Amino acid sequence: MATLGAQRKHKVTVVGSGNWGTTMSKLVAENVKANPNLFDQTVQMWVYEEEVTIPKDSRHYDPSNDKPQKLSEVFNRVHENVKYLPNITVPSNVVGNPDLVDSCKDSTILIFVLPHQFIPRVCDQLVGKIMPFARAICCTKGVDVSEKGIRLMSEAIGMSLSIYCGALSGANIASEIAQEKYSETTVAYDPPPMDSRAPTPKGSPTASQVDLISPSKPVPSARSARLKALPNEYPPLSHENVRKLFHRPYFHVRMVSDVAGVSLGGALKNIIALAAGFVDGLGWGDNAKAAVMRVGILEMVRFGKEFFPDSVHTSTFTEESCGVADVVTSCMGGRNFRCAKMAIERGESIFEIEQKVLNGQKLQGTSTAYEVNTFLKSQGLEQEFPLFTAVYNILEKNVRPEDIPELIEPKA
Ligand SMILES: NC(=O)C1=CN([C@@H]2O[C@H](COP(=O)(O)OP(=O)(O)OC[C@H]3O[C@@H](n4cnc5c(N)ncnc54)[C@H](O)[C@@H]3O)[C@@H](O)[C@H]2O)C=CC1
Ligand SMILES: O=C(CO)COP(=O)(O)O
Repeated sequence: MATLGAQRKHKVTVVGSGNWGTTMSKLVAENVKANPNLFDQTVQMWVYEEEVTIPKDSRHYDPSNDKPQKLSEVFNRVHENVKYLPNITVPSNVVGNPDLVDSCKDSTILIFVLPHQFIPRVCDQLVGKIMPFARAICCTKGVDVSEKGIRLMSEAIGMSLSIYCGALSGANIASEIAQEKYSETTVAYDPPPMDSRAPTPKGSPTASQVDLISPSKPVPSARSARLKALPNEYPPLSHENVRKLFHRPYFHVRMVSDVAGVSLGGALKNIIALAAGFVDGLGWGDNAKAAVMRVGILEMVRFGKEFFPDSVHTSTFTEESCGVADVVTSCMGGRNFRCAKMAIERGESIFEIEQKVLNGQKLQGTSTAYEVNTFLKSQGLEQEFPLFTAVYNILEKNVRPEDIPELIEPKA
């Protein structure tokens, strides 16, 4: 067994404490307990600090102490995230830490679970402050678009911190997983060969050469930092051991190597879920929803093949949880779907609905629709992705949701 002889254990930090971040902390904490030979028994969870008032219907409500309190302090006292994941007990080996740098400083595994718009700033604060040989897994769903092009969030994290970053994504509505209802997920983890214990050979691949840049048309400028090999004292971060960190009896993990496919599935399905919400909000029924899902899946596959041609496998979208399966679950019960539907039904903007009903949780589909549109425009390819373009134009009020059938009809 490869872990024999390893004297040190992997320490894990979950960077984020929202609905999915807290759920991720719970399942990872259960797994570190189940694998004490591999993992340190404490899981750090970075909490973006805010003041919370414990609601009256919470089991933790105390009338003698109903003043606003720090979220991290409440979490560490009651082992429940009363704001973002109420009524779910998180194991006591999760420590909520409001100090980002302190929460990550000696961890070898960083699990990023933040809304994607916050990733760049958070990574900036961590540069030079983490273990140089740390590995990351990105559970965030989104893309990073700038004037230089488009990057996966895993690329944004990996390039910013000069570490390897894989991705976890699937048909994963957090509240169901927090209640330990069965679901599947996909973990893409494919570090370059130098991750073996041998000293880095001369001329071995750099982060940018191997997996931190999509060799696609829109190539971002990369820092060509050499990845640091994991020291011999740690158990290897093989597929087998990475799987042990995430797999639960109620959360089944399939390991793959296609980081781009897994990341893009998670990001682009959020745009499709908005379209599904728009047509459902019009009262058009399940056939209409299926139609936008079909067109959206085709655009997702096309996007991957067009812009990440050397890395994306089409089968990732069709065969793994992070593809069609995530489109299906997100278009049935996800927040993007529900808020888009409510926006049409109430005649309000989805941005207003997000503020009113999500209690601080964030939609990812709206900003992703804008980012993908900025990128498609820069490539002159808006017309090739009519559903993605329609969603952007609905958000911008340039077209109406009722126009969707005409807009996605193939042009002769
Ligand atoms: N909730 C779900 O069912 C799932 C979510 N995801 C993805 O996970 C990612 C994180 O989502 P959730 O954990 O659900 O978060 P959330 O939407 O429940 O909560 C928002 C989080 O952002 C934090 N935040 C607010 N302002 C911030 C700032 N300036 N800097 C840093 N953090 C700030 C809040 O404290 C909170 O933890 C998203 O990309 C989402 O698409 C993926 C699968 C399932
Ligand atoms: O990613 C998700 C399910 O897989 C959750 O989607 P929402 O952010 O739309 O709730």
